[in-house]
Amino acid sequence: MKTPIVHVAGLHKAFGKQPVLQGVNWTIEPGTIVGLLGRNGAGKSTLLECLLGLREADRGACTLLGEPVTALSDTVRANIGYVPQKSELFEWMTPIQMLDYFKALYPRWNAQKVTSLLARWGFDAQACGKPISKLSGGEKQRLSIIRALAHDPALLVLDEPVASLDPVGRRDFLHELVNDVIEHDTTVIFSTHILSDLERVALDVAFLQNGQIALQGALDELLESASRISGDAGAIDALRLQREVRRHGHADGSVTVLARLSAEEDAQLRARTGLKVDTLSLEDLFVEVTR
Ligand SMILES: Nc1ncnc2c1ncn2[C@@H]1O[C@H](COP(=O)(O)OP(=O)(O)OP(=O)(O)O)[C@@H](O)[C@H]1O
Repeated sequence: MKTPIVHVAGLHKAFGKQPVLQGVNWTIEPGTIVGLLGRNGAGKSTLLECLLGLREADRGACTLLGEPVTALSDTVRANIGYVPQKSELFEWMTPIQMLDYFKALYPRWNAQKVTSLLARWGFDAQACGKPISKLSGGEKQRLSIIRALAHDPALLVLDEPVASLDPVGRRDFLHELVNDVIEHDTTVIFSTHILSDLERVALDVAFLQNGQIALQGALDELLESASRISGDAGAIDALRLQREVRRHGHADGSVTVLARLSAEEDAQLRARTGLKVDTLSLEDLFVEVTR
């Protein structure tokens, strides 16, 4: 078995009295693209920061490429790329000066890739010569992504990387991401609210809800197996579903359950009277898991 590229066990983090992460367990295998989903304030940024060792957790353990995040070697550090939600670039430098600065820090800097990305992502001579403080939000985000991709990291963590990109920028970025995964076997974790983007690139998804990973798996398998079953409480209880994910009671005594079903189970339930079984889109799934 391959060493997981990310392994998080029992991670807890509170801000004052507000618990945010409440026992996150999460394992990510190399070479996958994982979309991290959750409502605003669910703790996605906090989780990404803790797993990268940028924020101290209260309890729990994280390893990256087999090393504890609290004691990473320089080799592992050089294999990680991160684009935070709000990039802190060196605003007084020009894009070229900033990239040159980082080039000196990374032994595996891919200058050819940087030149090609700058050209393709609209950084002409004029944009390359401006102080970063004068770039637009989307241009800064692109620059931050170029910086994170430049050293061909084995693990790339992106916190809402496309929030300020226009549709063309988003398409170019997603294309680059997929290429990188194919060419360099990069593992990518990215949080986003744009579900259509996720459906285009993510192989796996993980939902963060109530401080834990409430549901994770291969996106196509989840979409194939997740169903919403509604009926009266007695009828739902009698089903004894093996892979129930969420359950909600309603004022009229009826119950809705989100469960993963095999094709056989799905057919059996659909044949019963008094039950309503719905197939879910990714958006429906998001609503049901994070309700
Ligand atoms: N430094 C901090 N001090 C106090 N509370 C914080 C801090 N950082 C985050 N929080 C709180 O922790 C919770 C989780 O925040 P976080 O930014 O991790 O959520 P998120 O899922 O990334 O949200 P979004 O989708 O809106 O970006 C929020 O309620 C937030 O207010």
